[in-house]
Amino acid sequence: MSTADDAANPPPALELDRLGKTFRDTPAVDGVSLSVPRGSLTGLVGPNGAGKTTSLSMAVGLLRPDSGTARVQGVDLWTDPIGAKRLLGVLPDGLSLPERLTGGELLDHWGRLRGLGREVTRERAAELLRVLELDGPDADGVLVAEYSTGMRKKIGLATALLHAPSVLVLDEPYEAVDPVSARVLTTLLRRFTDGGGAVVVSSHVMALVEQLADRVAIISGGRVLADGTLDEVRGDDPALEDTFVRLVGAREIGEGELSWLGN
Ligand SMILES: Nc1ncnc2c1ncn2[C@@H]1O[C@H](COP(=O)(O)OP(=O)(O)OP(=O)(O)O)[C@@H](O)[C@H]1O
Repeated sequence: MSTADDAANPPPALELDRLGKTFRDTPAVDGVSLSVPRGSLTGLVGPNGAGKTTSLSMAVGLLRPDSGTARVQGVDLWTDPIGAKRLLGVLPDGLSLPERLTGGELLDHWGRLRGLGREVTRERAAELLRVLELDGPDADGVLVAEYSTGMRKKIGLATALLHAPSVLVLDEPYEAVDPVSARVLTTLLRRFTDGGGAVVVSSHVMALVEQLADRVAIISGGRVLADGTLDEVRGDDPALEDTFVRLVGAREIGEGELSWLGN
């Protein structure tokens, strides 16, 4: 039951509480807690194999955690998955798409799955395809199977946005996307957060996170090493990359290593 107190203090957009997941006796995610405020964009960064995708998969209900909880605007993902997923727009890692459809057909199909009316779906799909530049001569009537890597990413984003979610969780949304489309995506995400929506974006590109995010979480070895506003996490470091390397540890190539290269 909601109370006046709930209305004054609405729950965070996304709240992960001590999420844990072990694969073959090795913890991939080891007690990840994260609170994502409404109207904010959080950048999730970490080295390869840090547990970002596993954490995000549990955060959006694609992977069942061994322990811990995930809540979207206070709605628990595992006790009320339909209610929670209605609020979520997700771009997962390694998205699989129906390959024998065109982008337009895919969005039409997706809209129906999401329970949107035919007309609303058609209008939103046309707008998304136009904004994401998937309606030009190179894309019109082209099957998803024939899409380039960047086009696949963009149609995946369109599916994440179609039902007008409140919280976006995007795994590497800028990967393989050209600079013009990247700018469009940034504008779109800014508009989304300005309107009160919350976004979590994982990325390996520190400069992008610095430019885009107002909050950052650094994750390594399945744990959150730092989390807060960009300024809080960076502290006295000149750039986020310095904080990242300081916390995660640098890896140098030794004198004798790879000496067979370039001879
Ligand atoms: N399905 C799985 N089965 C076994 N191990 C897995 C599985 N998924 C992930 N892992 C392991 O869990 C750890 C975390 O992987 P995860 O994909 O979450 O990392 P990541 O931070 O997203 O990495 P990257 O930046 O390389 O995408 C890795 O050691 C990985 O090998």
